[in-house]
Amino acid sequence: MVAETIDGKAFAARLRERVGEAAARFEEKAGRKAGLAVVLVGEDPASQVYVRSKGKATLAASMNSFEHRLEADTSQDDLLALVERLNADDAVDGILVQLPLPAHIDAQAVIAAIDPDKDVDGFHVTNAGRLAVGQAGFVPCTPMGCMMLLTDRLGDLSGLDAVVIGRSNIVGKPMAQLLLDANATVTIAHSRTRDLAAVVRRADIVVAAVGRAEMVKAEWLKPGATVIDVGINRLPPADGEEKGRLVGDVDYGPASQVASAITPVPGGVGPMTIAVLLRNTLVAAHRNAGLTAPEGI
Ligand SMILES: NC(=O)C1=CN([C@@H]2O[C@H](COP(=O)(O)OP(=O)(O)OC[C@H]3O[C@@H](n4cnc5c(N)ncnc54)[C@H](OP(=O)(O)O)[C@@H]3O)[C@@H](O)[C@H]2O)C=CC1
Ligand SMILES: Nc1nc(=O)c2c([nH]1)NC[C@@H]1CN(c3ccc(C(=O)N[C@@H](CCC(=O)O)C(=O)O)cc3)C=[N+]21
Ligand SMILES: [Mg+2]
Repeated sequence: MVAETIDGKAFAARLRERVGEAAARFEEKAGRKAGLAVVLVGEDPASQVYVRSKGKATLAASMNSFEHRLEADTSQDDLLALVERLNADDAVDGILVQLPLPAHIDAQAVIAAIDPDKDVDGFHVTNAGRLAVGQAGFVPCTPMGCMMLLTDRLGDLSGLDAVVIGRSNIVGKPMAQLLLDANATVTIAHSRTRDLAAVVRRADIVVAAVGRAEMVKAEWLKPGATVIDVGINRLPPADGEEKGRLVGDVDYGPASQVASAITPVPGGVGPMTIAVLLRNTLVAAHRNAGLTAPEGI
């Protein structure tokens, strides 16, 4: 079998297009653009790439992008003060504080300071709680993007066996929650899981969110499985390369001979994350302006 490639980049481009059109209608009704504030602390080069591409996508979708780049030695108090200013700023509908933060800053305290109704990342405990009990709130962008790709590909997920590898608050746990809400039978695997290969072998759906390059092997997969690779790992540069290749958590080449569909890295989940972020920001903007958010975006 040769798997179909799930083209997250193209799917995300269509989603951004719809969000951009809805953002233009929002601007007409509200008399202002929707706005996303992105806060980056320190000089982590990978983070800077994300921030830049988020900024570009935001502008292209007819929204304002407010970028705040702070020195790596910024104090937690100064960062909290900035978050408070952004909470109070009516031009700011969504706030994203790029993670990871430097070690001297308590990331949980910073996330807790964000107004839950501007928390377009869906990381605040209020939004995590809303997701856990089935109330409307902001859902983390990466798992939401994965769900869109899965339902587009598979339709109804009812009764399917899904294995999520990884249990972080930003990817694995909310991913498992969304799959459960879609009536999949969900297993969450992690670093203490015994015989990961056997656990993965049961799965109709595999979501890998580990952060280990090409860890998930083709032999682990049930033939015909649908594989969503969240991992973004930079390999060490090979001879003649300036920087190493970007690879996922799944050993893509061999896995694509066993799976029926698989997301590539790059071009899979990553672009979906940004598109959902813009969608969440537009929903936040409607709420902040007292308007009803449009259906179907
Ligand atoms: N495409 C995108 O938009 C995004 C991509 N990412 C990428 O996704 C990956 C995961 O991110 P994130 O969730 O933040 O990472 P974390 O490091 O927070 O979590 C990794 C998880 O993987 C588990 N794990 C580690 N080693 C193993 C192993 N050998 N076997 C099984 N499980 C293991 C850990 O288990 P334990 O809990 O026991 O430690 C943990 O639960 C990274 O590559 C990241 O760059 C992240 C966000 C967005
Ligand atoms: N508060 C917060 N929210 C996040 O959502 C968040 C974060 N912090 N910290 C870092 C991770 C990672 N992340 C990515 C988003 C898009 C791509 C993406 O678009 N990747 C492209 C390739 C990019 C490239 O070539 O470098 C792709 O996979 O095709 C990747 C990774 C969001 N994260
Ligand atoms: Mg996210």
